[in-house]
Amino acid sequence: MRSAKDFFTPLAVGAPPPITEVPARPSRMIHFFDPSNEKMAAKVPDLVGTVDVLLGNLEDAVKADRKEAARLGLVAIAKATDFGEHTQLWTRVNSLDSPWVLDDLTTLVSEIGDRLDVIMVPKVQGAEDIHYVDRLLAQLEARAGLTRPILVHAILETARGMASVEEIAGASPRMQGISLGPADLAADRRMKTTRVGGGHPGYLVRQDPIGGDIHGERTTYQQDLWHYTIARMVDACAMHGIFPYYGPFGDIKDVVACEDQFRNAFLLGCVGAWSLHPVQIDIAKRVFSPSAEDVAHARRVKEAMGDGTGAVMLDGKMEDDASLKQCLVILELADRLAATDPELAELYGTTPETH
Ligand SMILES: CC(C)(COP(=O)(O)OP(=O)(O)OC[C@H]1O[C@@H](n2cnc3c(N)ncnc32)[C@H](O)[C@@H]1OP(=O)(O)O)[C@@H](O)C(=O)NCCC(=O)NCCSC(=O)C[C@H](O)C(=O)O
Ligand SMILES: [Mg+2]
Repeated sequence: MRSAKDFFTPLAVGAPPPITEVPARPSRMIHFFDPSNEKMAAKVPDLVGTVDVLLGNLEDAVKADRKEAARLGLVAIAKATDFGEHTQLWTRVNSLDSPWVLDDLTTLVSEIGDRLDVIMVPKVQGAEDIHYVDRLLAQLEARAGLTRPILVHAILETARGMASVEEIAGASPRMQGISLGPADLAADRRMKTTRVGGGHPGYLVRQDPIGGDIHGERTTYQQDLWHYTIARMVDACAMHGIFPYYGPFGDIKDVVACEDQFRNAFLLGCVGAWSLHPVQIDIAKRVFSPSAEDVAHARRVKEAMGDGTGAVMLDGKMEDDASLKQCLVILELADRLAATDPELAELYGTTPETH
């Protein structure tokens, strides 16, 4: 671990200075596309402005014999596309033990480093993986003459990564956030599921027997397989001032359960999720933007709390310093989203004086 006084020193001569605060740009949906898939790649220009993040995926879901095509496809797309002010360009490179990652990093930083906002690193095991990427990126940025650092996002998809999540979150000033990778994590943990995210009907609690009759009718309640993992990831991210995300929901057709999974993550503190298919974009936008009712309520609490101390009654409920702080989280998010999304600004009735 670097000493605190060295933490914000560039890791290579000529590399851009590290940032001291991660920019809180909207990233409600990280939309995955395969740059080697011509049909998907052709849709990128139309997606600009409709998604917060476009991510050119080079790792899993790209066939081994298409890895190079995906890398070069992403370079071509990044050079040819104007991403505007409100859509970020991210990539997910191959895992650090793969034969492709070195070429992924060297090619992307050299060719399109000035356009890439964030590099997602899969299967991160511990802080040492982030330290490796951190130094390599600094060297490549210096060589490419980049003036701003590319940020790093880790995917939590191994048991060891999970056990080290706090160290990973604080491993570098480049750390932008962490996503849950439920499919790889389930496999690594030897969970007995076969899905990409979401729940499982077998993971449940059952009502106690009524009148001692264990064979009688008893209600069951499906439980959230990911509660512990997401909650711990959220704590690690909050502790280090970076952003937590739910990852993929593989049942593309089940838009209802997708929305539930995304909302659970939103309520627990996540700022976004991955969209794997166009149908998931609006779900993420809806879920990860606070509702007009929540914003209106938060404003009322703020108003009622005056200088922010003490306790008041509002609609029969006690509000105090701590409930106000929660309301301020909602208002800050609403302000940030309204600043880039005129529809939300109208929905929230946002004006410069509103907050
Ligand atoms: C899931 C898919 C394979 C489905 O593709 P497809 O069968 O083509 O779906 P549709 O016929 O419904 O598609 C309709 C049109 O939309 C286009 N399309 C589909 N997906 C995308 C997209 N992501 N971006 C842009 N456009 C898209 C299709 O081309 C169709 O176009 P047209 O014919 O002109 O109408 C596919 O959606 C897909 O491959 N999605 C991405 C999958 C992915 O990235 N997976 C990796 C992330 S999840 C993961 O890695 C697990 C994680 O790491 C963990 O461990 O948990
Ligand atoms: Mg994975």
